[in-house]
Amino acid sequence: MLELQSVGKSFTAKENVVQALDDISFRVAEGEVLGIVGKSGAGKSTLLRLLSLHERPDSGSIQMLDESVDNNLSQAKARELIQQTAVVFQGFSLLYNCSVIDNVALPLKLRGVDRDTRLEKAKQLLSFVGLQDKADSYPITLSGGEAQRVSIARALISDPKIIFLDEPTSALDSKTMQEILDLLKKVHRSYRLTMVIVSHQIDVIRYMCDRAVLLEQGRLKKIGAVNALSHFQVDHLNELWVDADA
Ligand SMILES: Nc1ncnc2c1ncn2[C@@H]1O[C@H](COP(=O)(O)OP(=O)(O)OP(=O)(O)O)[C@@H](O)[C@H]1O
Repeated sequence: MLELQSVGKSFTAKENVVQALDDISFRVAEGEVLGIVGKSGAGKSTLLRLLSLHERPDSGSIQMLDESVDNNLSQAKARELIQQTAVVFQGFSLLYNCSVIDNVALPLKLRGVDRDTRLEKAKQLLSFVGLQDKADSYPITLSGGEAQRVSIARALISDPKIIFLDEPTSALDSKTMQEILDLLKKVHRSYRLTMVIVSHQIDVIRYMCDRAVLLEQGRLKKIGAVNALSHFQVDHLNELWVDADA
């Protein structure tokens, strides 16, 4: 489904080179829910941008849905791959001048799907995420949890095979966080998607994921089953994570 081989990525800022990721290799199986954890600056978001094809690695290779993602990948092929994925962000990324239903339908609009078809599908998805009554509301009137439900519905509308989630609950209080996690579990159960979740909240990773990758200063420190994570503090994660099969 998704495989990285010795992936590296660096950035140059004010003449300093930052090695954001170095020699990262792992595989995500079809239908798996994989977590990415690590302290601030460990390289989690960079890794998610590479996996979601929003950036290319400097070195190594990425294999996605049986395609090699490298600098020879045509724009058209890259677009085709990106269209089989979706990203859910911490900040929801909704268009504030569009109604909720138009936000959900947007990916289909961008693909030229006719209005009736896309609104019908958006309506079904709003019902799936429990927001059927909010179709004509505007994002400004939504709570954080509702806004995240809208962005999850929007992610699902193009029938992606993989969903990438970047800190999907860190802007939410604990009750709302649990509701969103339960919705994401329902998404996984209903759609049998592959999911990759970046979070600094270890309890989120434990609740959602089969396995997790621990990054430390751009390197893959560990990969293993989340039931081998015995505590919730990311600061001590490395010491607390019992070695598990990769
Ligand atoms: N566009 C960029 N230009 C320069 N440096 C960057 C860029 N993107 C990331 N970095 C650097 O790469 C490193 C990894 O950043 P990244 O955002 O991936 O970490 P993170 O684990 O997601 O952190 P956080 O949890 O704080 O979001 C950091 O040192 C960061 O400053």
